[in-house]
Amino acid sequence: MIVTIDGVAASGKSSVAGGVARALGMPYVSSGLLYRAATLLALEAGTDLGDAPALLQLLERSPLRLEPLPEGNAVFLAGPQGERDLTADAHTGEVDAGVSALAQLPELRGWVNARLRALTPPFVAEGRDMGTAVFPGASAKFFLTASPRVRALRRVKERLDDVDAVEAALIARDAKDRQQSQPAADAHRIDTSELDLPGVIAAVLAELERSGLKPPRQAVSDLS
Ligand SMILES: Nc1ncnc2c1ncn2[C@@H]1O[C@H](COP(=O)(O)OP(=O)(O)OP(=O)(O)O)[C@@H](O)[C@H]1O
Ligand SMILES: Nc1ccn([C@@H]2O[C@H](COP(=O)(O)O)[C@@H](O)[C@H]2O)c(=O)n1
Repeated sequence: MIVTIDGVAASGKSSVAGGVARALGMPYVSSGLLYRAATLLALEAGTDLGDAPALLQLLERSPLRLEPLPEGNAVFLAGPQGERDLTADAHTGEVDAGVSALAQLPELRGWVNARLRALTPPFVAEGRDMGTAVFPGASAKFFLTASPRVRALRRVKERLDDVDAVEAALIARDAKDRQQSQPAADAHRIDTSELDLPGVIAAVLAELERSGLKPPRQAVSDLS
C-alpha cells in the first residue's frame, strides 16, 4: 500500500506523514529531502542550479542514501571517510531559496522519481507530486494546505526568524513550485489552518479507516 501526502511548503507534510506512518506501522518517504540534498551538493560544489547535465554528473559521483524511517527521514552522502549526514544542512534558508530552481528541471525530477519508484511498499510518500506524477495508483491521496501566515508562524517556532520574511519566502517558494504542486483529482484536501497536528493526523487516519485501508481502532467498550 502507498499513501501519498502532498501539499504546499510547510503545510505539515512531513509531520503528518510521520504520524500517519507510525500509526500504520510503515515508513514514510520524504521526496523533498532528495531535492534538498541535490541542491545542497550543488551549492557546495558551485554547480549552477539550472544546469541539468552538470547536476546529473555531480549526483553520479555523489552516492546519496535516503533513510526513510517512520520517526523521520535522513539523507547520507557516502565518502572515503564514511557517510556524512546531510539532513540538517539540507534544511537551511539557502537550500529553501535554491531548491525550486533545481526541482523545475525534468532531468532532476526523473532522477528523484527513479529513486522513489525503486522503494518497496508499503510506505507513506510526501511531497508535491506523489499522488499525481510519481504514484498515480496510490491507495489513498491527501493534499494539505494552510494559509501562508499560519505556516510562517509554525515555521518560526522551529527556526527563529522574522515571521514576515518567512511568510514572503513561503509564498515565493509556492509560486516557483506551482507547476508540480497541483492536487490529484482524487486527493482528499485538508486545510490545516484551524487544526493542530494530532487533529490532521486523526483526519487522515479516519479517512483511511473509512475507506477500509486501516482497521478501525478498538472501541473502549470492545476491550472487556
Ligand atoms: N496542524 C499543525 N498545527 C500546528 N503545527 C503544525 C501543524 N502541522 C505542522 N506543524 C508544524 O509546522 C512546521 C512545518 O511542518 P512540516 O515540516 O511537517 O511541514 P512540511 O510541509 O513538511 O515542510 P516543508 O515543505 O518545508 O518540507 C513544523 O514545526 C510542524 O511541527
Ligand atoms: N515531490 C516534490 C518534493 C519536493 N519538491 C521540491 O523540493 C523542495 C523542498 O521540498 P520540501 O517538501 O522539503 O519543502 C520544494 O520546494 C520543491 O521545489 C518537488 O518539486 N517535488
